[in-house]
Amino acid sequence: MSTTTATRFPQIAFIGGGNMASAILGGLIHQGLPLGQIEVVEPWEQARTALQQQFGVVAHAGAGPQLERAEVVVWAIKPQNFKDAALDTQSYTRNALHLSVAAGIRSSSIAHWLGSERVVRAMPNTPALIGQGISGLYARPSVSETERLLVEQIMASTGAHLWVEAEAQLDAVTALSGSGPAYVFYFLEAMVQAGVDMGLSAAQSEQLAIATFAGASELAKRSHESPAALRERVTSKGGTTYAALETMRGAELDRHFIAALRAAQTRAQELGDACGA
Ligand SMILES: NC(=O)C1=CN([C@@H]2O[C@H](COP(=O)(O)OP(=O)(O)OC[C@H]3O[C@@H](n4cnc5c(N)ncnc54)[C@H](OP(=O)(O)O)[C@@H]3O)[C@@H](O)[C@H]2O)C=CC1
Ligand SMILES: O=C(O)[C@@H]1CCC=N1
Repeated sequence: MSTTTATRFPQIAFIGGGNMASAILGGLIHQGLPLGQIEVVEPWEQARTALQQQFGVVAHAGAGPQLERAEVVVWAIKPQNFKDAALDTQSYTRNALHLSVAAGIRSSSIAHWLGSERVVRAMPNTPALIGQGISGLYARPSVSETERLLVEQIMASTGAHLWVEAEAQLDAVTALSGSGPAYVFYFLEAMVQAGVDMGLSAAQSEQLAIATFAGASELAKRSHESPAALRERVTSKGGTTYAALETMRGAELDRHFIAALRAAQTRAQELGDACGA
């Protein structure tokens, strides 16, 4: 692969054209990736139609020689489908750099199926859809610095990134930030329900809850203080926040929440074992 610059986009193929592929693809097109440099393989007709309507991209139902031009192949399929899709595709993509967003599937499995050591894994999250995501990245040792920069260029359209040195850490990233938006939405749902129970309308409760999450997150981002210190600033001794936090402590909410994230991490490890090579 030739040296990339900030303005040169690679020829890129997506295997799987669902939620995550659309987030990355949409961001790249927005950045200026020409449609002629994109191939998508997506067996589900409804998803192919959606890609055409949303981005003007014509997707193929199956892998074929059209993939041979791809310099980068983005794997955005479910872990359970990865092996079969890789075996269908590997004869067309031997010269490509492979970038997988699949949860759990280890780079050693991907390298084995594809017959290539040039494999990077990314674990994004759904705020990628609005360019506000964060991705954990891991590269196999044979991936060059230039190829790492190329991956950063591709993922930049989805938001921020951080590299991890040990691949096992990606399962923790998956549990924390990959699945994380679902936890935020879960708490939003509960806050809205509480607001309605206390006499606010659903619309009022939603407005208040979303603004509170957004404002508190932005404050934590901009502040030099720890989340614990920021929490203490809200909590007057004997006041309302204290009453709420004591209820949460009594229910050991933090312990349950940590256990929930460990369950997600364990599931990522299981997927790697069950669906890997
Ligand atoms: N959603 C999220 O928040 C995140 C997801 N991920 C990972 O991203 C990956 C994709 O997830 P997501 O985009 O949500 O899933 P989607 O179900 O939205 O998209 C996957 C698409 O791939 C299609 N597909 C199935 N088999 C093949 C094949 N052989 N070749 C090409 N395409 C195929 C599926 O079709 P069909 O439905 O017919 O099977 C589906 O349309 C998963 O591995 C997941 O772990 C990572 C981070 C966050
Ligand atoms: O739930 C999942 O398995 C995927 C991976 C992270 C977010 N969604």
